[in-house]
Amino acid sequence: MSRAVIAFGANLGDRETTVAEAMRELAELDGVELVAISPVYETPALTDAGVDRDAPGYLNGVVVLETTAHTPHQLLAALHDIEAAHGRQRLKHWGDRTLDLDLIDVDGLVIDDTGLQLPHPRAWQRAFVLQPWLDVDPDAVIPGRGRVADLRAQAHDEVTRR
Ligand SMILES: Nc1ncnc2c1ncn2[C@@H]1O[C@H](COP(=O)(O)OP(=O)(O)OP(=O)(O)O)[C@@H](O)[C@H]1O
Ligand SMILES: Nc1nc2c(c(=O)[nH]1)N=C(CO)CN2
Repeated sequence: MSRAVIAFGANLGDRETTVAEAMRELAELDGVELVAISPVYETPALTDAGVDRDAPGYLNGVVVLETTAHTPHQLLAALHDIEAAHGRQRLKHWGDRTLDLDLIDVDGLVIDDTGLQLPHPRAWQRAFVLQPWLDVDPDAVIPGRGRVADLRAQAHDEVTRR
């Protein structure tokens, strides 16, 4: 069995409904059980040019799941399928999106493939990932980076609990 931390983000469309449906679709995957869903945070869009307060804001959070049926690569493929089912388009780097599901951590594994890097290479500096992760797992650690609690204290992007 593997335990995975997945971050969700949505800033287009009916964000609440999209996130709720995505949680249900994750729970319905074969061999998957949801262990925890974090509180949801409202966050300003971070773009290539920095924080963009004119762009629609994001809902962000994390979900922890256990799977008896997926390798990390299979899990990422399942996340991409769910994103696609919610109309996710990849038009612009760090552009607006209906749904983003990132694989943040799987059992503390370190993987560096072209299609999959674990831990997620930017999670350690994103309060919009670290804060909800901390909420559901105060003892979490990112391999090579340290304790999520310490990383959260150093991350300065804005997160507002809903
Ligand atoms: N741990 C991971 N989680 C999600 N995608 C990953 C991961 N490692 C590598 N990738 C790859 O990154 C590519 C880009 O993913 P995506 O479009 O979701 O990026 P993004 O969400 O816009 O930006 P960021 O990666 O900074 O969160 C995907 O094709 C995916 O294969
Ligand atoms: N606030 C916020 N900004 C982002 C987010 C996100 O989830 N929340 N995701 C991005 C690429 O993954 C780029 N910018």
